[in-house]
Amino acid sequence: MEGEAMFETKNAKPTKIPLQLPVKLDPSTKTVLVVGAGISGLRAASVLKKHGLNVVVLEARDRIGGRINTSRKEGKPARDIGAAWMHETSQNPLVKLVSKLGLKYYYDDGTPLYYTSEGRAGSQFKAKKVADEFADYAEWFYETHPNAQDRSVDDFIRDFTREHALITDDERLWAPQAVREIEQWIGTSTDQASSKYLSYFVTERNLYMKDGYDTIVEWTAQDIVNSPGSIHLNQVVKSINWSDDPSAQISIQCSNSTDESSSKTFVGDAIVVTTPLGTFHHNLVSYNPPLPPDIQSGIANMSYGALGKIFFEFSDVFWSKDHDQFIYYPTPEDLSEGSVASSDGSEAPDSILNYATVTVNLLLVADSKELCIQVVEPLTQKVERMTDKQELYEFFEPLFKLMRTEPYKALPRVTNIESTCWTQDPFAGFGTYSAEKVGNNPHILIDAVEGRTNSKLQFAGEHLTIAGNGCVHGAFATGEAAAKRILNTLGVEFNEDLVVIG
Ligand SMILES: Cc1cc2nc3c(=O)[nH]c(=O)nc-3n(C[C@H](O)[C@H](O)[C@H](O)COP(=O)(O)OP(=O)(O)OC[C@H]3O[C@@H](n4cnc5c(N)ncnc54)[C@H](O)[C@@H]3O)c2cc1C
Repeated sequence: MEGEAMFETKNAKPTKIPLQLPVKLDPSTKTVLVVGAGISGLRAASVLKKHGLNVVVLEARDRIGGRINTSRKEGKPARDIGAAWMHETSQNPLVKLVSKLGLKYYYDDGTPLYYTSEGRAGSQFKAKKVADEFADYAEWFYETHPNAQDRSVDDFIRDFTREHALITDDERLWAPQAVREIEQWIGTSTDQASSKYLSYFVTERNLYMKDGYDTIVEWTAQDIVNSPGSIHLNQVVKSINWSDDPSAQISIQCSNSTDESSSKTFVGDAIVVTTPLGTFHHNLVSYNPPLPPDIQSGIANMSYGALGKIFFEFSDVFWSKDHDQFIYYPTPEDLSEGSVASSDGSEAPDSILNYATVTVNLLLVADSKELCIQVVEPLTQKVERMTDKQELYEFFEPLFKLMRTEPYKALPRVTNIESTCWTQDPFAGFGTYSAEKVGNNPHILIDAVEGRTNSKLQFAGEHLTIAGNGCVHGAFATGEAAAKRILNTLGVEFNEDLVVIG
């Protein structure tokens, strides 16, 4: 009976008169452009597709997945050059996919082994407990003093340890080094990181994706890749003409990454932009009209970090087989003798032992005779510029020497080296993920984006969430949220049942 009313007239049979109900939008008449085929773009596209809209995904690279990139070589375990772990596993909805898809995993939450330049410091490093206590204090401090000025983690922990009456001198010296373990998670150094927005991963468990993270990309992308014409690879979006006028169309100009001279224009009714934060900082895409002021201000108030990974495969295992991770803390400045000047006045060459590193034992984690060393900016940029494998090996060799369980033995042969190059990559925004540095305020951008409930220009990506920020599951959630805002703008009802994960 929907759309009809019954009227009775005297001595007459009831007559059917059509009611003037609002015309329901046919979703298949609408096209949404999605810029970027990373996890957020793919999730946005999939949600929109499941609601019946046409979706056109434009991706600059020749592959999907963005900052999820699994390197697969015959006979070798999957190696994740980008994201490798599911974080916040107790709340992370993507964890459901691990059992649903029957994926192999490893919780690498065993006690790490700690090292200093003096050698193995064992698995008890009391200064680390002081660092943990500092993180707890910093969280409490900004909760109870919300207007207090932001300070770098480095500055704040030095004051904290100076004023702490109940710790030893050694702990006072080493706690600022121990706190640097978090650099690997936040993607930036503690002398730049904000203590106000410090994300300190003390209690959460992390799940390593042994089968490769691209399994999650494939699951997310299945509707899109199975729909001919929905994904266009090698399309570098250069400019976006947008308008919130309901009758206006949105158009974007792309150049082909394999042939700069060839360009294409794509047209749609709405758009979701998912390019990394760093692409905005470098103005790699132009907007006409320019981005709204609140978005511009939000972008200026957020920073971008750089985590690098270097994989070294050896002919034999020379490191401890009992620990998931090896954490190296450089000597505190107060103890180091400073840079040694040579007789010609030049400084001694930089050494890996001047930096905090977290090395993942891929023997336990991925059944491979490999170590994955993780570094952060500014070291990431330096290492990612090293193209010569011999140079790379020599730079990291002092760390390997420290990690030997039998220090008198020569190191075994290196059989393979692979290094990341995110900081050289414009499509990654010359970095890896968003990071809160001193003085930043992530809420400006997030509030501006979430407030666009009725706009044809939407944004998604790891930088647009507080929960899961910088992570795959955070990016995934922002893709879904952007799709919901598009549905709202176009007048299509969101149906939760269409998009369940588990
Ligand atoms: C080294 C490294 C380690 C990480 N480790 C983890 C981890 O262990 N766990 C975790 O949860 N997260 C991790 N992350 C973060 C995680 O990978 C990201 O948060 C997430 O993948 C980001 O997804 P996204 O969709 O926001 O962006 P992206 O994946 O970057 O997608 C954006 C897409 O836009 C495309 N693009 C860019 N510019 C243009 C253009 N002009 N035109 C068209 N397309 C364009 C890009 O090619 C890309 O495909 C890591 C990241 C890196 C780099």
